[in-house]
Amino acid sequence: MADDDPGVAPTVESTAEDIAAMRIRGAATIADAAAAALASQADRSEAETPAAFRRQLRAAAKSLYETRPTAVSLPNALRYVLRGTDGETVADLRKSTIARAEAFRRDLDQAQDKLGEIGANRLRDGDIVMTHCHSTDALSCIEAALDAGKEIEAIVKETRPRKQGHITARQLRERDVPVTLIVDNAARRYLDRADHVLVGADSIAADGSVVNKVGTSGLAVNARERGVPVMVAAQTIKLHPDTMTGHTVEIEMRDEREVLAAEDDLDDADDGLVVENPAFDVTPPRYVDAIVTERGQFPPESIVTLMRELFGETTDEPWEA
Ligand SMILES: O=P(O)(O)OC[C@H]1O[C@H](OP(=O)(O)O)[C@H](O)[C@@H]1O
Repeated sequence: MADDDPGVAPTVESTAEDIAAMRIRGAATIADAAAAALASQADRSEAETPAAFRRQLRAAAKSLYETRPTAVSLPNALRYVLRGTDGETVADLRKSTIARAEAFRRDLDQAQDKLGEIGANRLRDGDIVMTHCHSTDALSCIEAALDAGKEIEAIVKETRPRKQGHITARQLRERDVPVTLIVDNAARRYLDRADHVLVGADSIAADGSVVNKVGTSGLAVNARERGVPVMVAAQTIKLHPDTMTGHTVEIEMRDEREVLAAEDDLDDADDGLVVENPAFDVTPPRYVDAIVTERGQFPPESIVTLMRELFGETTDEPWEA
């Protein structure tokens, strides 16, 4: 293989494409897929020297990193795997990378189960939960409550533009949860019936701000006004270490075609029309009652203590080395 050939495995390229196109989506699922892709890169690498192996692995990580900017679980997963790549020979590097990726994926599953058990403690028998978008961490809380024999109902916001609330509705119905699906604009009206708002997160900043699917912040403000507690289910891979040193979280802007379907009157008939499609927004910590992680539940303002413990004060970007 030529020296300037990055040698990125086709499976990594297809995973990167699937993440960018949101065929693979959801912060935890993206992290899992990224770790699996690095393992496959290690497995299929034809590098003949340790230096070439590492170079290819970094190139693979970089191509995955550049797919979506907001969910920090992606760089956190890449960092975790790359830091565990160790050895003096290609065979040892391959082995350690695959083992590290497998450990990451195993921990991810266990963390979600543990988080679910902790979050379920906040849900009482008979509670009605309002959800936004589709979050496997949030669903884990409801599933653990159901497993504990509690009856839970759900009011599921559709979540424009991609209507990912429909995935939540379907998965809850598979567990026989009574579900009321509503359009986003009906949320404030239905808050009067809800005992909790339960959402996931794509990133959590050091000040306890929650970056999640656009619409979360408005929902949280309305919930506060209605006296409904807001619970955020987020494994610790959603904690954004760069925010400890003042970096902000980039909000992904997606294609206008997600907003304007081809059959819409507005379509592209008007060349001057501006359509903006931010995928996420930021909910200030004062509107969040608890962040539930696999390490326990935290008031948002104290999450920085956990971040320091887990990440130290600094981070790096090993794929740029
Ligand atoms: O990790 P889990 O809890 O599954 O998902 C966390 C968050 O990821 C999703 O983003 P997107 O659909 O990838 O844009 C949603 O915003 C969801 O709340």
